[in-house]
Amino acid sequence: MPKVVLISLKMSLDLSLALTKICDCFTLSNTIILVFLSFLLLLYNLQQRKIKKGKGYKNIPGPGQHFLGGLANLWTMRNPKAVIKVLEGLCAKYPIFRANLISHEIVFLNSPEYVQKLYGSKDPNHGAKGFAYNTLKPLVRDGLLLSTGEKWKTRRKVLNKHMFSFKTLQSYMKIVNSESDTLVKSLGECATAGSEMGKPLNEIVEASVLNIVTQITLGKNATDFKKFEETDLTFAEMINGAKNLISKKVLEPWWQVDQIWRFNSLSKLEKEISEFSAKHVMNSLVNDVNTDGLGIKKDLLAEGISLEGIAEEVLTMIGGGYETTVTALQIFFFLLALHPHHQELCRQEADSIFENEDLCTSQGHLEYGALSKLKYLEMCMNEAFRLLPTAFFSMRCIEAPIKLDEDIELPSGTQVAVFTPGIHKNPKFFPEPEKFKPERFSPEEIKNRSPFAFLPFSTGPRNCIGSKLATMEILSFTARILRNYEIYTTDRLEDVVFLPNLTLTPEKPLNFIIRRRAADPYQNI
Ligand code: HEM
Repeated sequence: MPKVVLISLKMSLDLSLALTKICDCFTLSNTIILVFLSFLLLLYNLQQRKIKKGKGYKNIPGPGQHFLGGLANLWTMRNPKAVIKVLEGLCAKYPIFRANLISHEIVFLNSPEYVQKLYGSKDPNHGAKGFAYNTLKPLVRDGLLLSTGEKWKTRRKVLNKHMFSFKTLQSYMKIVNSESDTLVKSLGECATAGSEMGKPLNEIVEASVLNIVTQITLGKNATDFKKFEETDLTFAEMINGAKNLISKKVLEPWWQVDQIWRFNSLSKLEKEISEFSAKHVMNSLVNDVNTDGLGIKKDLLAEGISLEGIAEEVLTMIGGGYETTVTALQIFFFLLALHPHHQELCRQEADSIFENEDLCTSQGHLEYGALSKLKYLEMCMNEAFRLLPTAFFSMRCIEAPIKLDEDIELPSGTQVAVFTPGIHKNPKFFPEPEKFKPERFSPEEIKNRSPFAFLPFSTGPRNCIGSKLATMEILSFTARILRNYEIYTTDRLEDVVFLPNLTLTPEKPLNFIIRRRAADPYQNI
């Protein structure tokens, strides 16, 4: 029997085993939905036969390349906990594989060389996002994250210039420092002598991260938005509501089929959130008088972008920069709590920065230049991103064929995905991949490794436009917290289940204990 067939059979068997474990989760309504989806898959399979595949495409191994296999994969997704395990298993075996899901076939690239070919490509036909991003559309509309062609190119240039240049980033330090003050104060209220925190850490961090995005885009805090009479939700509740709805569709992908979603009562909430969050942003752009020079309205209007265009970019920055940063902070604190020795080294480094008058003001506020001196903290942050990448999945739908190597060409119309943990846990680039080893990110190690082996913010022309801002937030917040507190956790990494949510999210809030430093001479910082 050909090797590829054997591999496919083996993988279908793996999936069937995963499937057997979860069969007991089925209710009648789920079964009806799945019967309906089987019908859609059947139509899809008939459609697939008509699509001309590129060179070597048929030899790409992977589960579910037939009707029943596609359905089995969907069943596997019924149990989100199994999805990460199944994908990690496939990534451990193959540099490239394909799998059928819902009504699509997805090719997963799992080697830095293949990722470089696609994500490094400057061909605009290789930049469009895959079908999974449609879940984000009600919130972020056609802003930078989802737009393509000339619109994307112009907006990327304008936003880079006005939101993420060296000078603008430097000006954000004031906001980041002020939010760090709030964070340190809130944690102080939680830090009792050794008892567990009353409020999950991510909830404390959320407010600060959301305020930073709304400050830099609209010049005001998220808490300053007045409620509309027609809805009970505050602006922050809308953004969190949108996040939860997107997560639902990601974790239960059958809701991504509009004809099914329409029957879910949450679709009304989605409409309300979509309408009123846009209304809030638009009202703010039209009515708020902003004297601080903050916000992107003036600069973007001068570049010829309409108010509607600015509103979609504000919502895109919130959609792209809020949940990602909150989860990354939570995961980073967790890994520091699990590795007290590394936490202590980061604390000593932070102390040396806070004691340097050139890098820190008398109020304990960091200068922008201080961040590049937090070298060990940055190594630990990168190692946290490697081990548990917040943005664990990215996807393209290519509009022109792409040749990956002499043997494989992907045809136009292929949905291509990268499962980031697969790349990050390749022992060829990261020996003992499950271990937390910040020294992997020393300058020498970075120099000797493919830049396409580490992708927390993706790579190439469509990488994360906000990566420097996110790094600023993470380093500033963490340095301030370590200067004041010690972070502990009662959880163990092996017991925490991470779900393939909108971001890689712990199933339950992580349990942290925050203690003031033993001898704390820095109360005011
Ligand atoms: C730890 C925090 C963050 C992580 C892990 C992260 C990760 C990513 C990744 C992986 C992508 C690429 C998606 C793809 O290839 O399809 C991306 C794109 C993007 N991110 Fe971030 N991001 C973070 C923070 C931010 C922040 C703070 C902002 C803005 C305030 C932001 C705005 C965006 C936008 C607008 C895009 C789309 C860029 C384009 O398509 O040209 N992100 N992000």
